[in-house]
Amino acid sequence: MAACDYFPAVLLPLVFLAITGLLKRWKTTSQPPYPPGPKPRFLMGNFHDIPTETPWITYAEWGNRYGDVVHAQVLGNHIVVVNSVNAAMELFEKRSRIYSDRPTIPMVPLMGWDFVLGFMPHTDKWRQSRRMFHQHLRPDAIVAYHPVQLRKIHDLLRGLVSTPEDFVEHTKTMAAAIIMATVYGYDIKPKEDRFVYLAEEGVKRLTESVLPGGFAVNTLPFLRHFPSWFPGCGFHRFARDTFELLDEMKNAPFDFVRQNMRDGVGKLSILGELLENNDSTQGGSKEREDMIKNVAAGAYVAAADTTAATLVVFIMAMALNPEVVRKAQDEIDAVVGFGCLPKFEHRSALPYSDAIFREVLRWKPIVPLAIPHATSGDDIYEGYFIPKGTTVLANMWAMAHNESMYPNSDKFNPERFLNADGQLNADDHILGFGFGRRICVGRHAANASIWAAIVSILSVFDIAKAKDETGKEIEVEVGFTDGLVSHPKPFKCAITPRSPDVPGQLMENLTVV
Ligand code: HEM
Repeated sequence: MAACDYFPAVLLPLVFLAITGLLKRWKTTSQPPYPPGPKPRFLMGNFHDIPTETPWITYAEWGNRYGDVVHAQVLGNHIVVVNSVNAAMELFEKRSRIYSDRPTIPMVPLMGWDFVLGFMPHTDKWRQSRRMFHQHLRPDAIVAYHPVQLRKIHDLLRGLVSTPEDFVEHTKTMAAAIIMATVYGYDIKPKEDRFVYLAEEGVKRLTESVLPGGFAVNTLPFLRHFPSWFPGCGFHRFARDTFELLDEMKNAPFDFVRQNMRDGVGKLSILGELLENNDSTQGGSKEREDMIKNVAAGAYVAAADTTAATLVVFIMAMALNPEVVRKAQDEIDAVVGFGCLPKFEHRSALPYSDAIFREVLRWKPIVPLAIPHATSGDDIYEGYFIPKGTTVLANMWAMAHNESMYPNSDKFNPERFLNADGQLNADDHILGFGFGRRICVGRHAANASIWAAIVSILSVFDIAKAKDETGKEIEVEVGFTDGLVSHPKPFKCAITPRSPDVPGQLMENLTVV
């Protein structure tokens, strides 16, 4: 959409902003200063300084110039970027009462996406929904899902045997299959699955519309009161269509589980358990049933894309680091045995593989700025004023690439998580899962799926750079997309079975868990 389309809708409010900006400035002269940051311009603030490409890198540079906590202002809205672990612990953990809200993104409720836990404000409804998630995703609860995770990972291995070049698609299918099976007890079809289509399309629309520049209404919220024929207000139609899509996305798998419960069939599933509990202890409360439906639908959004993107980062890192592949395979062969598949029971005896897992999430955190937090009250940090309603970004990329904590931080090096005796060191806080009360509630499930996929893939396959027709290695371009979830840009690599017997073995033995 051209910027001039917004013009009529933008002019009047800018005048309004100018007046309120002046009033605010007059009111705040007695307050402590905002944290340091790039100098704002009159009226537009730092509008032109906010990067649209790899913002986490620009914000890290701001961190080097201005300090761990950087302030910017866009059209009167405050943004604070937190660039160090210490500041993140102080604000998100110790002051979690203030730093656990989420900013309102106008397109989210307009499309009907506000049922998702990650976007909910810090309210009682969020607390109840989070409790439901936690009940089924805490470390002791997820053990029940290990067999399903392994089953879907073994499907991934089969996919890699038949069409290794489609590794990105296979990781996506695996991630979708695990979440659909655990949440709904539903086994997705290998291709063109309706439930997966609905969820993917919904997530795509969500990602498109929350990005800066996605829709004018996100920057100028009053536009939501303007009719859809008004220039710049085409978002109304997009929001209506998405609303209908989400309705089907929530209801179709829910009806599937309800029907299974009525027929007395179906497998262990998070939704099934939550509904059974609701029916038996809450008298089948409709309000709670709706909350359960929302929790289930929200899980896909948070789980599928993140898990798949992380596995592709792992494959990229392996293609670039053959010595890491070899070391991991030596460890797996010694503990599990060549030709056998690892299980969760082997994990404690495979520290090097666990170090790879930690390093994958450090090297490239795929949600580099976490989900934006917001302050629900005014605060003073080290003498600087952070007002209520500030959007607070945790720059996890900057933290994971802090040279004093992780020297030579661009290098993929699992050894940084090992002691001299080869055992895992104490650095087990995975920064990529965020902070405080809003820390990723699915992190234990993600940890299990990703670790198991890593060791399973390495036990069966070699991963290396691909070669062209002349036998020359094709370089792996290390690049990442922008957006809430940042995916590796397309690259080529060679994923080949370690032994000619493997494909046959895989086909025969893999379902045994
Ligand atoms: C590698 C995989 C994953 C990564 C890197 C990841 C990362 C994150 C991050 C950075 C946040 C925001 C934390 C913050 O605001 O400080 C988050 C929130 C969340 N994640 Fe994950 N996640 C992953 C997998 C999962 C899975 C498998 C699930 C569910 C089964 C899940 C469920 C959630 C939910 C529900 C939230 C919102 C929490 C809230 O706002 O209270 N995530 N995740």
